[in-house]
Amino acid sequence: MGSRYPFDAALDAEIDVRGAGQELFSLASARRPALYRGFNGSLLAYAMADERLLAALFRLIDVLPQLADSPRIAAHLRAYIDEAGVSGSAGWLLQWAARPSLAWLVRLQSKRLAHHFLAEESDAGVARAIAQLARVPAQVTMDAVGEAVLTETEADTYRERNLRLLQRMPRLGQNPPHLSLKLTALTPRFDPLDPEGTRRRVFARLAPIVAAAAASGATLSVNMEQHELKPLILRLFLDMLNEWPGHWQPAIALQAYLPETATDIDLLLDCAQRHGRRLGVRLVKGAYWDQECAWAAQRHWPLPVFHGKAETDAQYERLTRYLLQHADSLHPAIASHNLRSQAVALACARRLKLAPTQWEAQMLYGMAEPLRDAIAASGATLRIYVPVGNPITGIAYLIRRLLENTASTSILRQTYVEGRGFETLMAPPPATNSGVVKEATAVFTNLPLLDFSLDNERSAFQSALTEVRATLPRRYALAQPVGCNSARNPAHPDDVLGTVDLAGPEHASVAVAAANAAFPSWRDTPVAKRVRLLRHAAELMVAERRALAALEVLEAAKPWREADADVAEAVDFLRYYATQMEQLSGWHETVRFPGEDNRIVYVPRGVAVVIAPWNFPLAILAGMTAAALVAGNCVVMKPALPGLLIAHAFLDLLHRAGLPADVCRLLPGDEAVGAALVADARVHVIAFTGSRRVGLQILQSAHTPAPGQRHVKQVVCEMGGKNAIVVDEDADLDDAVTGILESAFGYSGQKCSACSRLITVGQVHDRLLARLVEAAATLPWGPPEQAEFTHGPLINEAAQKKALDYIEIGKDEGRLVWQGTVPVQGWYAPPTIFAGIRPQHRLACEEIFGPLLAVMRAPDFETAITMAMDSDYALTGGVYSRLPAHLQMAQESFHVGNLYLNRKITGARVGVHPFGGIKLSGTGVQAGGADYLKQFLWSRSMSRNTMRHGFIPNE
Ligand SMILES: NC(=O)c1ccc[n+]([C@@H]2O[C@H](COP(=O)([O-])OP(=O)(O)OC[C@H]3O[C@@H](n4cnc5c(N)ncnc54)[C@H](O)[C@@H]3O)[C@@H](O)[C@H]2O)c1
Ligand SMILES: N[C@@H](CCC=O)C(=O)O
Repeated sequence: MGSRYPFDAALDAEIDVRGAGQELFSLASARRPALYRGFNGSLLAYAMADERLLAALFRLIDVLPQLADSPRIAAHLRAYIDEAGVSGSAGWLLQWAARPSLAWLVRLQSKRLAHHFLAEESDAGVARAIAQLARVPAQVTMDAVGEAVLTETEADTYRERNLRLLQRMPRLGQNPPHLSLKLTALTPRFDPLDPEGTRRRVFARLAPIVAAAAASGATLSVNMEQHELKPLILRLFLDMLNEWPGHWQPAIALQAYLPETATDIDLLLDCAQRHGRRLGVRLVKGAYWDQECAWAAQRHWPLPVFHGKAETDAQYERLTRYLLQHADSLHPAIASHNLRSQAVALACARRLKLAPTQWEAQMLYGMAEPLRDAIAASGATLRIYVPVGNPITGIAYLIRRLLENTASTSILRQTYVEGRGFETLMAPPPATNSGVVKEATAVFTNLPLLDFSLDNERSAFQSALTEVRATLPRRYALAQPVGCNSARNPAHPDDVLGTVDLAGPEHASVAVAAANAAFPSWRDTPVAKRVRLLRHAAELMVAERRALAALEVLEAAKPWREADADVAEAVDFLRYYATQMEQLSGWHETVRFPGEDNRIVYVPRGVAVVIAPWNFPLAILAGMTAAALVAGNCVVMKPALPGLLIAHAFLDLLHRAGLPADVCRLLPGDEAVGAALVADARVHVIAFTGSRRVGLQILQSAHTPAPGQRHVKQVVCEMGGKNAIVVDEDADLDDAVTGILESAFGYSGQKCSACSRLITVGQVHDRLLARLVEAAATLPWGPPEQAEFTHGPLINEAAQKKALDYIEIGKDEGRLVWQGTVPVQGWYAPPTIFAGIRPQHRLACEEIFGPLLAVMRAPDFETAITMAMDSDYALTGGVYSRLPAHLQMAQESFHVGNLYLNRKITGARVGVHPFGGIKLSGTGVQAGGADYLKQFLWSRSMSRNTMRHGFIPNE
């Protein structure tokens, strides 16, 4: 477990635990919790018998607060029931209930359900909860629950709600008050990449809360959230102790499902001893298990939680004993609804002869009341965690509680629904301690992104920036150059990072000749060797990933996360295409055909020209180049002018990996060089990614045979986008706002996948826009070299001018609803949102490639999809909706290369989301997908007659 302190296993014998368990069980098993009784009880019992019905119920509860009227409620209910495929009498009954005239009943019932777990946020509501709990008797801690905090106003509201609770509680007999706080709700920008800034922002709102708490001696108990945020939450908690030594009582929640929690307890113990202050520790099992598992799997990060519930339960018992053993320095709050967990705490506390003031049991409002009463009767101090809010803002909380009550692994369900007996409920969890999940072995997995929540990762990246700076300015010379390009830092244009000599069309001819000469030997190099070489290059790239990303921060103005993602994507391309080539190599049988041996083989085409854009300066260049090379073609790379230092770093890496110099050459030059390469008769493949204008020119030129050309050139062509996100009336706005902002303003809108049109359906327009605008105002714009700036300048002066021109056009065409502020120095354009844009407007049709968002209105969902499709481009598209029929309609009719439902529309990952557009966005075979590599190969088939005089040997 990594803790310095040994656990005293003899603190309570199993016999004591069983004794305490028996005492609680005999009181608690006599009746059922209120949730499982009455109409709600029958409904839940019904739902628990059928997982699909349960899921349908959760989905309805999730969306209900967004549904404005009865027909919509009925439509959603019907859709969820249909999708769940509930049949028989239950299906019939539910279909009957899913009618507008009964929508009031649905609302009423879910309100009742909500109030079962939440106290209403009014004097009367809070008083009712306190009075009800006083009869138990139990103390309370109150928690202002709500939706995600995305705006400063929402964070202000959260602060005010907490201040009101601190005033309200003593008046209602809770003196001193006890409050549970979510630090992430005190700022819309809680970012581990910016710990200092986050601290400033959180502390600014925390100061009055702590002052009010100190005035009444209140406890402020900090909630723990997802694992990625834990280091920062813990650090802020410790900082709170230094900053405000006054008379408030500090406490924090720790999660037993994290294997490292014992070490965190040690940290708190040290701190308590240093400050001479008892610190509260609320020990929970952990509420985000599914999410942690999914996130870890998606990012290929180590699983931060125990794999099995039994391991969590076992660690919970160990940590309970550990905390109680240190009740002189810490104030343990054992928060669980599990009979055995509470019995362990009770037995251990008794063995240690702890007074009821030295520790407490905690439970949630509305949960397991019989056990609650039994604990109160045992003489232990009991505190009930009371969420305060309304059913709309508290929906996420409500869903978590319902899950906890209904999951098949839920101890509440097992105890009160399935009626498991004492022996089962008290069985000790197996004391395994692996905490490790074996990952499924996949042929290809994405390179995990860096975890910037870790101190060492941030400082390693900072060091890489310093080291890369020390190598600047770089100089790349060329014999008889036609010019010279200065690489400048877009955030500080006077900062020259290097100079690169430029090639002209004559150099293009020489480069193609050299590649052509190198082709036979590269073509005949065994596939296994080419694959090995690419994999070696990927390894070098991984080893140097921070330096490469740091160079992108400086040269391409990529914020840290974006720079890291670009390098990781480049590594992915190298590995993915290497794997694909292994699968394609050799002769493959086509279809069994008696009397014939029919096979197909893929062979390299010849010289490939790779023409790349600047906006993913490593990933796109490396992706196209890797595909061409591993397939056996020789390559002439022609990157865009911005990004030449990165292109040179890539070339250097390929050569260090062992690639012969003439197999891959770099030609730094402008469009004349690109055009010369495309027109060269000796070129077989042109892999282009860039604008539509250039892409179409290339297609035309490449398909016009040059003198002496005896083959058709293959053109792989990825072009621009004018991507739309449609937001339906029932969309989850917490998700939609976050996804739209990431898609529209990530890398300052300079992604072909970026969202530049937002289409709102029906009545959602004003609500969404109000929140979007306020949330947009929280994004920090500044030099990406400083980690806290997640948004930076545009790539160059021309891009800046283009964006500024479109802002003027937007002012004529629509209504400017919001504009952010950006630094004066550097090639910035202010992020801007226009409303009132119509389909014929330039803002709705033209690719801008900057931080501009055009908002359009559609009366209904179908029209919204039609509007989204009304574009020459069809690259990415997104829909936020919770109506299955609408999601289905989008899936079938929203024809774009990459459709994203209920998530952002940028950030495709190699292999997972094959990427590329249709219509005038591209030639339609997606990068990072199974079909891509074949574009760099000819396929040849061979058919051999195997019949000899009626005899077929070896068939
Ligand atoms: N679909 C995708 O996967 C994808 C990915 C990234 C960028 N893009 C698009 O790229 C554009 C932004 O990149 P950009 O500004 O570098 O694009 P661009 O079209 O201006 O330039 C792309 C490359 O083409 C070269 N080039 C320019 N004129 C040429 C010509 N006549 N013949 C041959 N080569 C020529 C450039 O020097 C550069 O290397 C946007 O439109 C964006 O949507 C598309
Ligand atoms: N593949 C990238 C976009 C590349 C274009 O610029 C994404 O999915 O966001």
